[in-house]
Amino acid sequence: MTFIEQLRAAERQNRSLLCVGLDPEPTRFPGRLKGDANKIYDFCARIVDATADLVIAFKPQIAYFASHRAEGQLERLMEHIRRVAPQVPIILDAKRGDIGSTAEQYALEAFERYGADAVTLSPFMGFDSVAPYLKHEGKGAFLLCRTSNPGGADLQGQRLASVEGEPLLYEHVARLAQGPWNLNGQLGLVVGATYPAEIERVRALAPTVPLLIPGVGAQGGDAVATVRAGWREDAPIVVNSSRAICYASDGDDFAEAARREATRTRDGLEAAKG
Ligand SMILES: O=c1ccn([C@@H]2O[C@H](COP(=O)(O)O)[C@@H](O)[C@H]2O)c(=O)[nH]1
Repeated sequence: MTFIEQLRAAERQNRSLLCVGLDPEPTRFPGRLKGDANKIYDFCARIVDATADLVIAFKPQIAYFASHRAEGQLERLMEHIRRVAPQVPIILDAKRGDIGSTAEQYALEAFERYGADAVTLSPFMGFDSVAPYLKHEGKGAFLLCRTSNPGGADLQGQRLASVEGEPLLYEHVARLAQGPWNLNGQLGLVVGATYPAEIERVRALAPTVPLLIPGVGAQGGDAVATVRAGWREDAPIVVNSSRAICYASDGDDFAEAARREATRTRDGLEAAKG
């Protein structure tokens, strides 16, 4: 099954557009786990077990593992997700972007070492920095397009006078991902829930690619506006929430609280489909 087919199947099976982001920060761990970087796997596995039937995808953010020398725990976590939720695709949020020879290594890291189904990439270095990921048949790659952070517009909102129609940079990325760069239908785009008007614009320019949409929950993005702007029957959207779910409680009931928050968010997204 390709990544896109996996997304469609998980959306159908779990009736969900929600992606639970796994951003383990030991200082925020609840109860007895607090402050212990050796418990990253245990913490994340509990969140996964509590939410696996509620999600379209999981998204571990690699920095939260690497900064604690916890890559081994990430490997175990990926295996755990495969075991308990084989129907749920995993997006490794790594935001890589480098020359082709190095990109080949990053692609091996994401798809072979960690066994991810998709990865996030910066398109800033151009097509030859993206192409090595596309050689991995059936895998997905989400290009940063209009990110959720306030500074995203510093570059992404610049007008490209040298390109026909003088699009903004993020609009140009959307067109490339829908068209000439999307050789085998593996590309998607990252667009922040904090900017629903831009989600709508990206959807108009890239009507069929999947959108990864972070920014609901802790960043305050509007879930209803997000779905209305981006969701189409035939083009999956993957709406990510990390901290609001992982840290829904700072007590030993954190997994139950994560499930409650994930259910509430999932149901809100479903209702917004109209
Ligand atoms: O534009 C972007 C791209 C990626 N992210 C990542 O998503 C999560 C968001 O976490 P929350 O706790 O739900 O705010 C995090 O891993 C970011 O690195 C993003 O926020 N915006």
